[in-house]
Amino acid sequence: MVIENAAAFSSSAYLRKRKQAEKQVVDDIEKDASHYRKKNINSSSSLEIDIPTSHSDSGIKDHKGTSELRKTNPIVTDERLNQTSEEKLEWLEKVQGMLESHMALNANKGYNPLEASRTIRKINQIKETTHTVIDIARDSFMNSSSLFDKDQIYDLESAYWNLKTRYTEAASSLAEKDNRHQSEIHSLLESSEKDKELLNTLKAEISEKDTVSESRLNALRGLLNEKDIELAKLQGELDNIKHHEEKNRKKLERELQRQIVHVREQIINITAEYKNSFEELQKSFSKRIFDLKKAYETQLQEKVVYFQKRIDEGKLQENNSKEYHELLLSEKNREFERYQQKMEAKISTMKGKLDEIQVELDRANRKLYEREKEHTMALNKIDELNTLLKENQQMVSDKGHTFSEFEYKVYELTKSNESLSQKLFAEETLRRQLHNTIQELKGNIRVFCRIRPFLPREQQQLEELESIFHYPDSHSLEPRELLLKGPTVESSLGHVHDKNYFFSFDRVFSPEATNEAVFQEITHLVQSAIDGYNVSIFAYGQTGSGKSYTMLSNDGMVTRAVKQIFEYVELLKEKGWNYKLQGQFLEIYNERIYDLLDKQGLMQQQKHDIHHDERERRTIVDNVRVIDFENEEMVYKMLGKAAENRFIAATKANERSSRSHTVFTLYIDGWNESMKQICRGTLNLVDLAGSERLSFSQAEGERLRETQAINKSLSCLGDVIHALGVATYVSGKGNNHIPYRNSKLTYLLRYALGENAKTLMFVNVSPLKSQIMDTLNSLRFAKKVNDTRIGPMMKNRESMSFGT
Ligand SMILES: Nc1ncnc2c1ncn2[C@@H]1O[C@H](COP(=O)(O)OP(=O)(O)OP(=O)(O)O)[C@@H](O)[C@H]1O
Repeated sequence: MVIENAAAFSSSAYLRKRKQAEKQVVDDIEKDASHYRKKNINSSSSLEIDIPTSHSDSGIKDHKGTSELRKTNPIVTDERLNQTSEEKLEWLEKVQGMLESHMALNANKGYNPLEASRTIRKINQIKETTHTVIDIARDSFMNSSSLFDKDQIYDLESAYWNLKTRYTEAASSLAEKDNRHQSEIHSLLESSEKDKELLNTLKAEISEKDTVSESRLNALRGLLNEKDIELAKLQGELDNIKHHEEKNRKKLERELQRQIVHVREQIINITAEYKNSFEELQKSFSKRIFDLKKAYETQLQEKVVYFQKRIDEGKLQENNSKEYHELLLSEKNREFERYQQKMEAKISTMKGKLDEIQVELDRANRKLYEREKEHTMALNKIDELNTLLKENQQMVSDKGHTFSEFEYKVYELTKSNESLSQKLFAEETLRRQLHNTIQELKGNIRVFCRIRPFLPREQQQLEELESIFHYPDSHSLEPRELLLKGPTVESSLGHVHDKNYFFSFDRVFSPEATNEAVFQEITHLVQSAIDGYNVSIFAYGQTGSGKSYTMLSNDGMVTRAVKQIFEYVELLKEKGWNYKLQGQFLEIYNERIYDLLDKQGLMQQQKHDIHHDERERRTIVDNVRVIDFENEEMVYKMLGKAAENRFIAATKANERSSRSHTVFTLYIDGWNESMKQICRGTLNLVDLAGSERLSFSQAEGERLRETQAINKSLSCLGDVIHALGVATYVSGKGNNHIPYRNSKLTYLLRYALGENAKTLMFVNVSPLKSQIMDTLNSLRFAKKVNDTRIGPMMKNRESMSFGT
C-alpha cells in the first residue's frame, strides 16, 4: 500500500499495521541471519576450505574450490561473481548511507513520522534488494555448486547483523517515540474528553437553569396575572363602593341639611310664634291691668271726688249726724270691699288666663324642648353620619392602602421579573460564550465530506456501481475516515497494485445520510450566527456531486437554517431579545456580481461594487436588494424568485448554474432593550461552481473565460484559507496579509472568512468510478482546507489530529 500521507495516517489501525510491518522486517532479517549463522556454524569445520556448506537439501554436499567451480560450472564466471560482489557492496553502501541519513535526520529534526515511514519503506526496498542479491548468490551456488568465498559470507553476514542491529535500534527508538507520542495523545484526548464532559455538564446545567428559570418565570407570570385580575376586580369594587358611598353621603348630607334647616325654621317659627303670642298676651294683659288700674283709679278718683263732695256735703251735715257719717263710711268700705272683691275676681280671672297662657307657654316650651331634642338628635345623627362618613373615608383610604400594597407587590414582581430577565440574559450570555468555546474547540474552519448516492439513471451502468469508497470507521458515531480506492498502478519495480488514498475530515457522510442528519451537524454553526458571529457554509465539488441538493433543495441546509433561525429568534423574545432578519442573494459569474433578486438589473447587467465597513465589519454591495424578512415564508418566496431569475439569466449562458457561485446572505441583527445590548451575526450559504478539472486546452471564447474565472476564484478561496492558517500559525493572531482582493468571492466574503468567523466546507463527491480523478482532486483540496487551523484552539486541534 502506498502511504499517501503519513500525518494523515493517524488511526490506531494504522499504528497496529505499521508495528506488524516493522516486526515482520525484523523477523525476516532475524530469520535470514539465523539461517546464515546456522550455515556458517555448519561450515565452520571446513572453514579452512573457505566455503560454507551449501543447502543440505540441495543435494550439493561436496566442497569445491572456486577455481574448480569456475571450471566446472559455466554460469559461475568471474564476471558473474564480480557482479554479485559489486551489487553487494552497492546495497551495503545504500543501507549504510540511508541509516546514517535517517539517524542524522532524527538527531537534527526530532521524530518525524513521515520520515520514519519513508525509511521503513526504503529499508523494505533494500531488504528486497538484499534478497535479490542473496537469491542470485544462492542461484549461482545451486546451479554451479560453486562456493562463496569466506569473505563474501562474512561480509554478507556482518552486513545483516549490522543492518539488523541498526534497524532494531532505529525500530526501538521509533517505537519508544511512538509510545511517548501515543501517551501524549492519550493524555490530550483524555483532557479534551474531560473538557467535553465539562462543557456538556455546563450545557446541561444551563439548560436545567433555563428550564427552572423558565418555569419560575412562568409561575411568577401566572401569579402576576392572577394578582392583576384580582387587583383589577378590587379596584372595580373599590371604585363602585367609593362611587356608591359618595352618592349616599351626598344624599344623606343633603337630606340632613334639609331636615336641619326645616327643624331650625320650625323652631324659629314656633319660638317666634310663641314669643309673639306671649308678648301679645303680656301686652294685652299689661294693657288690661293698666286699663283696669286706670279705670279703677279713675273710678277711685271719681269716688274720691264724689265722696269728697259728699264728705264736703257731709261736712255740712257733720254736724248733723256722726252716725250718719259712720254709716256712710261703712257703706263706702263695703262698696270698696265689693269693688276690691270684684277687682280680685277680675285679677284672679286674669291670673287664670295668665295661667292658661303660662300653660300654653310651657307647652310651647316643651315643644321647643322637643324640637331642640329632635334637633340634638338630628345633630347626633349628623355626627353619626359624619362618623360613618369618616369610617367610609377610612375604608376608602384603607382600600387605597391595599391598592398601594398591591401596587407595591406589582412593583416587587416587576422588579423580580426584571432581575429574572437579567438572570436569563446573563444565562443566555453564558450559553453563547460556552457555545462559542465549543465551536472554537471544534475549530473555526471545518470540513464535512458528503458522498452522494447512485442516481436511478446510473444504476444501469454496472461498471460504475463498484464502490470506490471504503469507510474505515463507519462503526463510529461520528465517522471521519474515508478511503478512496484508486486506479491500478505499476510501481518502478514493476509491481502492479491498487493505489488507495486515505483521507480524514471533521465528518464523513456516506450516501445514506439524509439532509436532516447532515443539518444536525451544522445546527450549532447556525446557532453561532444567531449569537452574533459571521458564519459561512460552502458547498464544494464537481458538477453533479450534490452541492445544490445539499444547500438549496427543499429540505436543504438553507431552508433548515432559516427555519431554525426563525424558531430560535421567537424563543429569544421571552429573554428580551428582538431580531431583525434581512437577506440578499447574489451570483458570481465570470468574476462579476449579479443580484438574483433584481430581474431588471440582471437583464441590464447592472454594476455592483463591493465596500467594506471596517467598524461594523459588514460588507455592502452597491445596487443590491436587501429584503426584510418578517417570517419564514418570505424567505422561501425569495429563494423561489432567485431560482427563477437565475434560470432566466442562465438561458443567456449555457450551463451557467454549474459555472457560477451563489451566495445567500442572511443578516441577523438582535438587540436587547433592557440590557442595552446588540448582537449582529451573518450567515452566508454558498453554492460554489463545479470544481471539475477544467482544461484550458480545449476551451475557447466564453467557455475559456468561465474556466479561468472558476479556476481563479476556487484557487483564491484555497489561498485565502491557507493564508489565514499560516497567519494564525505564525503570529497566532491571523493579522498577516490575506489575499481577499484576488477574487470577487473572497472579497465579498472578507468578514466571513477569518479568525473570528466560522467556516464550514462541504466537499461533495460523486460515487462514480468514471469521475474518480475529479473526486480525488476535490478531496485533496478539502484536505488542504481541513489541515488549516484558524483561531484560538488551533494548537489543541493540531496536536490532536497529528498523532491519532
Ligand atoms: N444526497 C443525495 N440524495 C439523493 N439525491 C442526490 C443527493 N445528492 C445529489 N443528488 C441528486 O444528484 C443530482 C445532482 O445533484 P446536484 O444538482 O445537487 O449537483 P451539483 O453539484 O449542485 O451540480 P451543479 O454544479 O450542476 O449545480 C441531482 O439530481 C440531485 O437530486
